[in-house]
Amino acid sequence: MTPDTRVLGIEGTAWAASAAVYDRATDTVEIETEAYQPDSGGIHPREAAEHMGDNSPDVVERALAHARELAADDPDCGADDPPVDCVAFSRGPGLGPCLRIVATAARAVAQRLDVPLVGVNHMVAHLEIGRHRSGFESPVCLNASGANAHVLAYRNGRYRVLGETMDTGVGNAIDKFTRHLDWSHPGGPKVEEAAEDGAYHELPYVVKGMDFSFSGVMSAAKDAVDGGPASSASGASSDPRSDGGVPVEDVCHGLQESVFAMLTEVSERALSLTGSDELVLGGGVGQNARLREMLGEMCEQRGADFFAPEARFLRDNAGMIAVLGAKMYAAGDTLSIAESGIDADFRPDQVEVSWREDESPHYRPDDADELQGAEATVEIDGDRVVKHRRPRSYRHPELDERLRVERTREEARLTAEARRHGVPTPVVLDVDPWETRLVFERVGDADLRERLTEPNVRAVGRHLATIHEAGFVHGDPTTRNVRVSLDGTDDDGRAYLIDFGLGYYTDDREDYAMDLHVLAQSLAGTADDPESLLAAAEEAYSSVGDERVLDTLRAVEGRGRYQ
Ligand SMILES: C[C@@H](O)[C@H](NC(=O)OP(=O)(O)OC[C@H]1O[C@@H](n2cnc3c(N)ncnc32)[C@H](O)[C@@H]1O)C(=O)O
Ligand SMILES: Nc1ncnc2c1ncn2[C@@H]1O[C@H](COP(=O)(O)OP(=O)(O)OP(=O)(O)O)[C@@H](O)[C@H]1O
Ligand SMILES: [Fe+2]
Repeated sequence: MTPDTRVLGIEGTAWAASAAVYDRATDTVEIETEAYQPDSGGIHPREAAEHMGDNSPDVVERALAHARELAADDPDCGADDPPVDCVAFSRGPGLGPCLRIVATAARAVAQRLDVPLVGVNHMVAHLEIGRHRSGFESPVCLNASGANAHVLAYRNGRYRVLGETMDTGVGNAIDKFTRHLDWSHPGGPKVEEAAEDGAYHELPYVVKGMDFSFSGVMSAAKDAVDGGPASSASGASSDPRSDGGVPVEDVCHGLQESVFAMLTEVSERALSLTGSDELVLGGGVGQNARLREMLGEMCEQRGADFFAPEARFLRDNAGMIAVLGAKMYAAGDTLSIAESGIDADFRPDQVEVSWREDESPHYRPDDADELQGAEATVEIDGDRVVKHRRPRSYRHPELDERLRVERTREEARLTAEARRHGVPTPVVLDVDPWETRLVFERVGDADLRERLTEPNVRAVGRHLATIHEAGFVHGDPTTRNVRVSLDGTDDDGRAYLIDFGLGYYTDDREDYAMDLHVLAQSLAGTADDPESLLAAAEEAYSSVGDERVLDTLRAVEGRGRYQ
């Protein structure tokens, strides 16, 4: 890239008709945005598209005016040269009618200026802007936006989705709740404000490995304000009003505590799995101060660095499109007009990352005597390990205590239960749920992520099938939660399953499929050839268990690919 590269970015996936100019020489970004505000309800795709049509030309001209000013001061830019070197636009994901209008505008400007087009994935732009502004090398990225919620990490040329929502995006979930209250769109900032005056009200908390879902929390929140069934069943800590409903500020407070603690927990799991000590936040919900506070506190506790860009780069904006566009342009990653179609379902892990060196991951070597997992400290004491779930101060103390006690109890119970069914697990030597402390036999020589062989992965497939046949799930079968031997001669692949804290009894095939989905995501995050390893695990699974679970897995994965 020549140092004086200037890029015009254009964004319009949902609500922000936005254009920006990025000036690489000074590393500055000028953003021009016109926001669409629905009169009632949520975003109407047709109205949003009209908004793009009405406002895109104007924001583009305003951004180009900035570009011309910069060009005028640039001695390398002649009077007849275009004021920008390329035009970058959001190709997706987003609302189809909006994307089409914005792509048409981008093509027209690129042709008029006679410069190349760059097609940017909006979700990758949300995370790259944080990486760019922080200067972090290889962070874990949490995207908390309206239509999405992902935890991602870069590996082998792609951003891998380590965890994501199993239903709606986080902002949309909050906005749906506020529509129920008849509050105007967007609801996120209003919930944040109301929560400040509220007391904690307990709501469901749903984390499966590094995936999570919001539907249960949201329906319980609606029931709570309405005085419906969940408000009394959940052990509500605030007094229901005389009309039966929990005060709305309390529900907002509880909602933020549950939802943001879920996002913080999965971010911590991703840090633990990848061995990274850097986290960046992206997306409109990142404007929420409580979410940033929890993430910052979690990172501080585990000695990681946290970065959130300023608000103008968190919410949808063309600045992030221009900045990533500049990196793609420098890598020669441009599009012809014929190739420049939009993709409303464009996933971040579909993007072939052209602009990053292929850094290999470097796991922080685990300290021999004390290991820091995602939620516990594990001390090695000869042939025993002592696992202690430390309080996580970012979580509300009531929620924190409940989770730690429940998980400790379940871990002891299911570790022993799996063993009874012939699955290698450590012997449980002692358990103290109230102290959230467990003592296990020490097993294996290394975590599976350090020895990702087919026999080992096949063993995991068989063991998961065995526990599913026995009626329970592991809940978090990642490559860090399997211990293997290092002698490598064992064709059977003796693999011990550990860390059953997220396990539970269930006869729902979908829960079994989720175990395999968590395994698949963690393979994607830690293996060089995740596909062949996963195929081996699935084959071994079907040799022991119910093949229909694999069909359900395809359905679950399809559902993860929401817009
Ligand atoms: C595909 C694309 O169009 C989409 N964009 C998007 O959702 O806009 P974004 O600007 O990233 O996020 C908007 C969401 O961010 C929420 N939000 C804004 N301020 C908030 C706050 N202070 N607290 C919580 N949520 C907030 C809004 O309620 C809304 O749901 C996406 O990135 O998923
Ligand atoms: N019984 C055991 N024998 C040998 N090593 C163990 C044992 N239990 C735990 N470890 C080691 O400690 C690490 C963390 O343990 P564990 O997964 O139980 O804790 P955690 O905090 O829940 O971690 P995470 O959520 O990251 O999986 C494991 O990855 C493993 O290396
Ligand atoms: Fe967005």
